[in-house]
Amino acid sequence: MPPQPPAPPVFYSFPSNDVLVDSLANFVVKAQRDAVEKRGKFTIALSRGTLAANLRGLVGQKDVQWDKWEVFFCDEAAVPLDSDDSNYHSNYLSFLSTVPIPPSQIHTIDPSLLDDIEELADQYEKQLIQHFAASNAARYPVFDLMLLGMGPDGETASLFPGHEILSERDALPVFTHCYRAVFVVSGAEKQEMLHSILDTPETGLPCSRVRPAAPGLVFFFADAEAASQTTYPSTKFRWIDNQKEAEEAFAAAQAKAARRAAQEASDD
Ligand SMILES: O=C1O[C@H](COP(=O)(O)O)[C@@H](O)[C@H](O)[C@H]1O
Repeated sequence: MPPQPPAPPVFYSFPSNDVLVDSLANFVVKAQRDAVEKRGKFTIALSRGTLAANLRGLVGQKDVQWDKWEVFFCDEAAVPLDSDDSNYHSNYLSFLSTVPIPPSQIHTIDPSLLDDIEELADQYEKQLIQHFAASNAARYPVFDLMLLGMGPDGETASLFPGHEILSERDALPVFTHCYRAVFVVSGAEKQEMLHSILDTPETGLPCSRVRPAAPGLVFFFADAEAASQTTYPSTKFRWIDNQKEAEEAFAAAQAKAARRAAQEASDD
């Protein structure tokens, strides 16, 4: 059978950042439940930036099985773990320090290897292999959930537009081999970029290139300010479990947007 094309992105637009935060918490809990039922643990990768603050809705949630979480980082700087540039550190301050994930299940770089970057990267790769080789036969780690941000130039996880790393064999595929990738985008300063990423994906900016292969799915969670210039049809927030549901949600959202446009044209 020929490989299935990736599912269309599912775009959720929320009236406020608080509603986004609650919905994101609800989504993460469902992704965790699905992963634990199917694979016995929940592998999640976190990005730097505003993402961690948007995870605050998870604090105190009763259905979270923190002892099943295995936390990795989508990208990391080769800096001490208490540096302002550390992805781990920014997530620790705003999120990880507030929840009871066993420290041995939070997978950081080894700061004792900072003077040997190759060794540091090899050691992190070994941690990934240890966790994923047994459960996935795939060549790449297959995360249950990758939480991503959107940088000002359309970059994500330090994958910058035009950078040679994007054409390297192993960079993007980790992002296109996960079960679920979720972009979390908030604030007016993201308006234009979100519009480009979703409405003109053919431009090929890094965020537009995160299209997980089947059965993977990609979601965009945006607040009203970030979503205000985007015309890509938004779906009312609900759990979407598979590719077929993502396609149906997109088709329904597209049909609704077309009906609204026709109505507006006839009102004029
Ligand atoms: O450039 C980047 O920015 C994004 C978004 O950061 P935010 O603070 O505006 O949320 C970040 O997720 C990504 O790791 C980084 O490469």
